[in-house]
Amino acid sequence: MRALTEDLIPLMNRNAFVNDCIIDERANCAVAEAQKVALRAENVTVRFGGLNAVKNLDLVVKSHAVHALIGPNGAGKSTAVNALSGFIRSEGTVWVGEKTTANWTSHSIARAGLARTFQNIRLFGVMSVLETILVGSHTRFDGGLFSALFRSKAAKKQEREAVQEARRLIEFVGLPPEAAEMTASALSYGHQRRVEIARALISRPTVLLLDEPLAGMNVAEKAELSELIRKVYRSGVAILLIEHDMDVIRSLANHVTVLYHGQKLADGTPDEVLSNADVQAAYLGKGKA
Ligand SMILES: Nc1ncnc2c1ncn2[C@@H]1O[C@H](COP(=O)(O)OP(=O)(O)OP(=O)(O)O)[C@@H](O)[C@H]1O
Repeated sequence: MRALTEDLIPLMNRNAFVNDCIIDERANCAVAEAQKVALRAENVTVRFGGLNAVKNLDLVVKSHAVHALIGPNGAGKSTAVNALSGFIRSEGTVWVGEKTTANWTSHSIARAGLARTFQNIRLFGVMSVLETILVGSHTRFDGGLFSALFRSKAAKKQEREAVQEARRLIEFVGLPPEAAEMTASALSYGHQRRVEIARALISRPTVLLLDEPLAGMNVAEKAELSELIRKVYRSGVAILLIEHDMDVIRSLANHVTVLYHGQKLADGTPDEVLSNADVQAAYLGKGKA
């Protein structure tokens, strides 16, 4: 056995505070932070009549991850995301951070720190961009009936702060300031996607689920939105991303889970997963017959 030499002691000390994050050593605390789990699913199953759209799915999305969820059409990706975010009922257990959210409403899950966008953009045609983004802030506030009726000072202050934050987010997602007063549906497709992301971010999520945010975009638009996704991830929000474009996966994701017929087929780094023969056979249509 190796003797306990002086060069090993600092390493042991480091491990002690990487685990507990008790010493103010930013770099090491960042390591511990990155190991935290933002979202965990255990044994999640969704049935539509006789169809098992998702079967016994186990998934761990770490904090500070861009975690891609891939698989052929009909593999169960959107169903899985709908189950994790409480938009459809599922069996199994889901945690957002430390909170078990199984059978919670989508609103309560959003309050626990999970935000999402949809495969088909869901914006409100008649609302301005600012109003649309503010809709996402309601999960954060406990105004209640009293505030709504009498508009207490505290509620007015919250409203002012939310408007300021919405304007900051308009800038953060790369929209011009004048977009705030425009009707969301009058914006280009790419800009509508940005509004959706801003609406999700105003709830201050710890994890953001993006269901094919790049679908229907050309190469340049994809590159621009990928840059925004990277920016969101760098701001400390874990991302679970459904995406079909392998170049995007390679450039954005640091972890990939593959679904096939509702079940997990592979899980690992993009290189590990995309070179896996079973994945190539099932998803890319090459390799094993
Ligand atoms: N509401 C529903 N009722 C019945 N079956 C459904 C429903 N939603 C999805 N399905 C079925 O569940 C399976 C998984 O669909 P899902 O949309 O989750 O796949 P996906 O991997 O997201 O596909 P895509 O990449 O095409 O979006 C499919 O067979 C689909 O037809």
